Amino acid sequence: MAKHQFQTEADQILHLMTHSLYSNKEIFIRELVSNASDALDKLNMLVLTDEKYKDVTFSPRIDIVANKEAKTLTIKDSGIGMNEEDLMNNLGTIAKSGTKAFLENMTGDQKKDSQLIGQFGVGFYACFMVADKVEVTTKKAGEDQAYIWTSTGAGEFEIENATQDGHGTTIVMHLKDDESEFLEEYRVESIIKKYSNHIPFPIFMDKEKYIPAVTDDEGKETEPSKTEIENKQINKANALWTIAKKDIKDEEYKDFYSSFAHSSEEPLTWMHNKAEGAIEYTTLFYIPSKAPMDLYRVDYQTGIKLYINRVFITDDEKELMPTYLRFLRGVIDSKDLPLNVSREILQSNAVMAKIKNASVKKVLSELAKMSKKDKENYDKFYGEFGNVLKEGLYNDFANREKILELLQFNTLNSSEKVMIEDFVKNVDEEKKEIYYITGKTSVEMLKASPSLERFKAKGIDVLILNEEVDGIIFPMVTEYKEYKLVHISDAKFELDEQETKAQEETAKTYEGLVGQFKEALGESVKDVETTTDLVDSPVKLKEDKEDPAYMMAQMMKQMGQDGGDHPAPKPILQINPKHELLEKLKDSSDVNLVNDAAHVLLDQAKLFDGQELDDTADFISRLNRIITKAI
Ligand SMILES: Nc1ncnc2c1ncn2[C@@H]1O[C@H](COP(=O)(O)OP(=O)(O)OP(=O)(O)O)[C@@H](O)[C@H]1O
Repeated sequence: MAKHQFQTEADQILHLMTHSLYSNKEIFIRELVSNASDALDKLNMLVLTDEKYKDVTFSPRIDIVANKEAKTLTIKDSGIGMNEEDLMNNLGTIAKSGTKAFLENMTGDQKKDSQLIGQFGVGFYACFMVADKVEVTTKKAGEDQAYIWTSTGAGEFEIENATQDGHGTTIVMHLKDDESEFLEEYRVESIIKKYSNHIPFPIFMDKEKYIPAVTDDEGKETEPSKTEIENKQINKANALWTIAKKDIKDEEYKDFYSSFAHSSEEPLTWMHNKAEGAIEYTTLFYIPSKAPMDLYRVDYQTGIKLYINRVFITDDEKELMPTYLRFLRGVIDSKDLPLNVSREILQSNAVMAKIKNASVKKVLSELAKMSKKDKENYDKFYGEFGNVLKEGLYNDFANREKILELLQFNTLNSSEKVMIEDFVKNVDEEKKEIYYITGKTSVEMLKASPSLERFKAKGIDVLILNEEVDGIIFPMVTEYKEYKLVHISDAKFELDEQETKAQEETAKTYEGLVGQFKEALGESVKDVETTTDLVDSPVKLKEDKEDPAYMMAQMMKQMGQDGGDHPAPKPILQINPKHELLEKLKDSSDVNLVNDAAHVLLDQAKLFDGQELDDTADFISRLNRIITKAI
């Protein structure tokens, strides 16, 4: 007998399962049946593709046995099974990335936390919500030795040699005293129907069958009524995606999603598509109603399973769909791929590439339809996944236009979100320029930015992009159809001759003040200049895009890094010559006041851009000096 300690995180999860999670316990059946189905999938593929398994018989089935006397519930499968090493690795000692993520995401809210079980691949442990002892007897296909894994879910488990006919896994759960509902045939059957009706393998269970009394012609009972036990298949076991759309009810789609995505939440929508022609394939994609917890983790779990003619191939291939559609859950099934397809082959396979391209187009066009016909659902989708979708702008060049058309934008002139197709209706048809502003602050703050004053004065609408990813992505998106996307700082409005002359004259009258500002600010700015862009604000900052430090900072940003040791680019301080404050400063002979004002105005412009001040104490003392003078 060999005793082993659970790895720390597994132990923590088990503790939670046994002591804290009481909501929605029934999902332990979904999790174990789903593991059994996965084990059958794996064996199916090996038998078809691997010489080593050519003598193994594949007769897929899952059996459920409820024993009321012994108070045990048993789930048995004829799948791949596990050897000693698999048992050690899978059920207890090796830390899986999901285990840690699960613990990090626990909220203390029963309902939410029990929904996490399926998401993080800690499904097996769910049986300890209802059982105080679990025995897993298993034999790996193609091997001779069987093993039994036993645990009470507290601290340690044991592995011993065992005997078993044939390959597969049998899990016996000794139910806790108050969990006897899971021994009731109708209860178990209804859970299976709810979560596992459409797994592609049959699930059998003993069912009591009532046989009425037999009577003769005079009504005299010749044989009393009795109950017989009948072993019956209780799920439909048809791979749902293979059924014609018109024959599937919404409820069936939802139930399949529940078992497929291990989710108790309904999907937001689904897209079922059968392509016939040069390449035949079926896809069934679901959009979840909530973003999975690992959506922004690098080691996120993919949601797409690849089947080849109903044989499961992989659910661990991130290349099946582009990463910006990683929120999709579902199936791709094609007859036209070779069964013994390896990861390398898959990635360079022309058929797979075609299926992928067509599927992406289909998903994008379905989303476009939804954005027009079912705005309420689309808004929900966008709230959860809009930022992920945006990533497609830089990693799916071919579909960039379509992705742009799916985005919802805040704009300067609108209180509602606007789609780009509507936005361009108001763009100047001669200039054909779409202006945008980016910044890591609130939409309101951005809308109030001094840099937008000239746009406001001219009534030009501007896209307001305030998500962190926007500042990285949009500089790379240079056009939409015949329109150019232009950052507001690059927008050029031609001045007529008279205006140019007036501007030059004003600049001349400000030469003195500009000189004083430059001297006062020294190394903190690249330059000081007058501008015609401002209306209400006294100052704003402008980035010098030719500055190597600026280019370096942009490059680092695009690589997802901060500037590190590189010097930060210095801004240009632009002043508004029409603003009363500057007009007065221009005529002031108080050198100290002009000096303080230069610093306070620079800091004020930085604050407006959402930046932090280098020296807050200095800002406050200068401001206080100015106020004191004014009183
Ligand atoms: N019936 C089974 N037959 C063969 N292997 C199994 C069986 N049940 C569990 N396993 C193995 O144990 C591992 C752990 O199972 P667990 O349910 O905790 O997570 P998972 O199945 O990997 O994740 P998910 O629940 O997200 O599919 C499985 O990946 C599988 O390798």
